[in-house]
Amino acid sequence: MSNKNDLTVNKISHEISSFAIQAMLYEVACYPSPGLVSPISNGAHKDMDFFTFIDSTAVLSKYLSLFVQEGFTDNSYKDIFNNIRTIGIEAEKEMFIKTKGINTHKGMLFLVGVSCAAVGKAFFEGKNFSQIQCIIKEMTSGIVEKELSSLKEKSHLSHGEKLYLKYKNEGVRGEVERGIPTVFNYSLDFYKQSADLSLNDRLVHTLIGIMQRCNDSTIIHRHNPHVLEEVKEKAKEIIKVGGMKTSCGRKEINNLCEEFIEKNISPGGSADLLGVTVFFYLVEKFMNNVEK
Ligand SMILES: CC(C)(COP(=O)(O)OP(=O)(O)OC[C@H]1O[C@@H](n2cnc3c(N)ncnc32)[C@H](O)[C@@H]1O)[C@@H](O)C(=O)NCCC(=O)NCCS
Ligand SMILES: Nc1ncnc2c1ncn2[C@@H]1O[C@H](COP(=O)(O)OP(=O)(O)OP(=O)(O)O)[C@@H](O)[C@H]1O
Repeated sequence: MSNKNDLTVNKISHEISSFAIQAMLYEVACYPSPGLVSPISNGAHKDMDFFTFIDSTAVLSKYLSLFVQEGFTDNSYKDIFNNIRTIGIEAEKEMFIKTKGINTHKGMLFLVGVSCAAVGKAFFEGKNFSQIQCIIKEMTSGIVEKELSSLKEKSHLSHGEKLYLKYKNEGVRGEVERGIPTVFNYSLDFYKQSADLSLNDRLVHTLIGIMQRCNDSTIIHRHNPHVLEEVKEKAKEIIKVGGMKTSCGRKEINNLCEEFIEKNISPGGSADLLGVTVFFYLVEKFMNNVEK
């Protein structure tokens, strides 16, 4: 049991970043995960496998404690976000070098980077777990307007930027600016309520739960908003018949794995949010155990 007084910035940054690494590995390790890379399938991805994600996690691990440390300062929320953006862009460059140009964790890095920094700031300010979502909102307020509203002049557009121009889909930036509501207002409790399942099944069950709600730009950029709505409906049907808690639900999930490979559908955004769900589950337990 840690005592709040002996939690130095290094102790906190190592502890919290270790939860982020654990969460990233859990996400890619669970299966069956429709359309996604896992130890038994490359899903709807021809350019990466389970070890690409291990490699990517390994190279990103050193940046995660830097995100926490940047949060554990008396810098303003906005300055912290700008500083971690710079760190994140360096991290993203190293990820692409390690993966030979393959996008394994772009979304995850952004989500986890902001989350790690917000947890560092919560510790610095002596705030509790319930105040972390507000810190995230304050750190990222205005990023959709600032980053996506003046795209016309930009030459090379990312998937997310193109989708904003075409469909006004706010992607991962919108999710973060709203304080990652899919996690704080839904999947964290959903994950806690699935404690009766094995760890692997709990992760898959929560992934399907998230797929009901995630406005996933990974699905839209490969297809269109109609396919995204179909994915959400399918996830709702599977959860309605019990998901990983029933044989019928498990059968449906296995069928969806085949369907997603055939149709080249990958719920990468939901996978990222699954990782963030596990991260905050571990952080909340840690913060509740820290003696006040
Ligand atoms: C903000 C970033 C990630 C946006 O990239 P891009 O324009 O390609 O966004 P896009 O919307 O396509 O999403 C990127 C990835 O996020 C995930 N994602 C997509 N939609 C969602 C969603 N609704 N919810 C959560 N994750 C999502 C997917 O895995 C997707 O591949 C990028 O521009 C960036 O700034 N990266 C480097 C900075 C960084 O990582 N910093 C870390 C701390 S801030
Ligand atoms: N287990 C996983 N398997 C596949 N993708 C994942 C997984 N976990 C998270 N993701 C996310 O999904 C995204 C990968 O999806 P995708 O390959 O479609 O993106 P892309 O490389 O930008 O587009 P494309 O490969 O279609 O040109 C990454 O940003 C990553 O964050």
